[in-house]
Amino acid sequence: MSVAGALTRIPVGGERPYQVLVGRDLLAAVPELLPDAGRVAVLYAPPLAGVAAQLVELLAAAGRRPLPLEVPDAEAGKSLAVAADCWERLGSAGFTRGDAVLGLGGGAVTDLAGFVAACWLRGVRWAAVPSSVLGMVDAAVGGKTGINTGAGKNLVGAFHPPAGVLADLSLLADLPPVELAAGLAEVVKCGFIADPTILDLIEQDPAAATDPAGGVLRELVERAVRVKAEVVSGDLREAGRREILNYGHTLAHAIERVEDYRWRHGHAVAVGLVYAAELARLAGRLDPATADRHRAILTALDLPVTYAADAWPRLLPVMRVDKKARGDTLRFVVLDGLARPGLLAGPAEDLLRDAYRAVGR
Ligand SMILES: NC(=O)c1ccc[n+]([C@@H]2O[C@H](COP(=O)([O-])OP(=O)(O)OC[C@H]3O[C@@H](n4cnc5c(N)ncnc54)[C@H](O)[C@@H]3O)[C@@H](O)[C@H]2O)c1
Ligand SMILES: O=C(O)C(=O)C[C@@H](O)[C@H](O)[C@H](O)COP(=O)(O)O
Ligand SMILES: [Zn+2]
Repeated sequence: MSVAGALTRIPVGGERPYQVLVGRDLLAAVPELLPDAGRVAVLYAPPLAGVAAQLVELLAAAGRRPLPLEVPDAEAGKSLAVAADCWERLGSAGFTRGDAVLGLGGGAVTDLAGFVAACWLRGVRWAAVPSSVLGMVDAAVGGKTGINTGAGKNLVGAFHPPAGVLADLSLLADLPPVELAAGLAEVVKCGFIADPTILDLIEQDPAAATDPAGGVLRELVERAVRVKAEVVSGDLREAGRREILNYGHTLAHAIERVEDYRWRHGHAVAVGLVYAAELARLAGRLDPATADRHRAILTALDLPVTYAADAWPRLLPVMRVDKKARGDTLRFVVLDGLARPGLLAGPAEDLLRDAYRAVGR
């Protein structure tokens, strides 16, 4: 592969194995993500228009036939109307099963791109060039694709793994700091469920953790990708162990829905992590020091750890449509200790509300 500088390849296993490439100045390798594709639809949102233009040029120079498709930014793009518009545009361009989709952007665009690819002709190849920390460590990896609906976050989607993921850390130079920190909420999640070295690295130097040019952030990105890759390699369809990646997400997705998807996912996850830790502590499963460590580390990254105290009656019904629920039984990922994730099924409503007091402001 013709790329400059150190390149890390992280394998993701399963029926259709692929690699996550992590490094700097990697864009020249993009055509190799989709070998033999004829047309390539490049989905991107306006903030990435300049990078999209570069990719279109690179793809054309490599003999592909790129079709740039601009979509609305952030969660506004993760809608059925936007997906339907993409399908119409693929149809007008005559996209066949020999063609492919490329998602360039944050997690919202890569979720949409994967979903568009999963449904077009019942599934065509796609690849991802994530441009946010969150996209690199989480959204672009693992094959969960989807959109939001009025009923809830990501309730419509498909498991459709990418053919490859290219995480070019150079793109993070333009990522607003607030977005960079939001992505670290998912990195912290990986630290608590599987790789405590992540937590040590952030605690030692939170400023280094948020420096897009630094080596600490690169190590955090690679460690989090390895956690995700290991989990999804063995359980693509979330039949069991993959649920641990949903740590903090039961409350997080409810907050996002109640906010009409105007809250950042990473911010909602930060609050959700503190909530899940408190739930485990109150249930007698997690020691107070590890529970408190959640709030401390997220606060050190300037992430929110509270949400409106009076929102509880609106949040609980939304939590009931969480994908981990079974019938009337809510199921939460909790910790039984550091890097010891487990499940809490059917907690009493009093316990759920009492835990919310820890985040209610
Ligand atoms: N599929 C999964 O497994 C998975 C995992 C985690 C999160 N997600 C989803 O990912 C989404 C959140 O992703 P996100 O945090 O990246 O948010 P996002 O995609 O909304 O991006 C945040 C903002 O940063 C901008 N941006 C991204 N990269 C940039 C860059 N390099 N330079 C300048 N601006 C840039 C975007 O255009 C957007 O305005 C949510 O929809 C969430 O549900 C999916
Ligand atoms: O990959 C997974 O599995 C995750 O749960 C990762 C989460 O960070 C991510 O937000 C995911 O989109 C949530 O999945 P959902 O099935 O609860 O929508
Ligand atoms: Zn998430």
